[in-house]
Amino acid sequence: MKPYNVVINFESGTLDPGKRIIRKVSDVKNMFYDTQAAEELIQKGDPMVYEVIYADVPEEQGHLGHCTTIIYPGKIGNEYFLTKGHYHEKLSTAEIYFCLRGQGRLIMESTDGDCEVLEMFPGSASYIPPNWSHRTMNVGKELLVFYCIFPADAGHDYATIEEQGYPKLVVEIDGKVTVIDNPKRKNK
Ligand SMILES: O=P(O)(O)OC[C@H]1O[C@](O)(CO)[C@@H](O)[C@@H]1O
Repeated sequence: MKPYNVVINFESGTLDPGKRIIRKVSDVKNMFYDTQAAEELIQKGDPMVYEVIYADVPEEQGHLGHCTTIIYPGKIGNEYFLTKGHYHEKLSTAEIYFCLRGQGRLIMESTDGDCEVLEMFPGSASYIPPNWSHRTMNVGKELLVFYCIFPADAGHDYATIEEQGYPKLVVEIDGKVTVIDNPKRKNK
């Protein structure tokens, strides 16, 4: 493999050349507290929630995977648009999120049950240690764009998050970004 460049547009979040995956409300509806409101939005056209654009890197040990993620502004009920959330299949692998545009929150939970929420803003570089799952929300009125770097063989464990959810939700109350306990959270 020869060295190569990809080009990232900080405003749009495009990464070129790259492979794009899109997530609509129907792809993440069960991640939201108010699944009925999610269903109604699906009936109204199933809008895009976020996109991920991956650079072409072999998913092999020693390589670094990298991508941009673009989360659209929006809410379902009073909960901000979010990503599915996952642990790395290879739990002993870390990740860095570098925010290029917008306002976000990064919720993480460790395999020990600790939960942290970090703010994301242009220039914030969030370090996600090994054994911490991660989900991101757009809490602003514009695109949230961030660049991610991770071991290319880390893998994605979505099932654990689909099963147990997160202990906290990030919602809008009286126009303010607010972190609340998740009433639906199953005790671990
Ligand atoms: O994979 P999810 O939970 O849908 O979240 C998307 C983001 O997370 C990543 O998997 C990296 O952690 C990227 O692919 C993307 O930034």
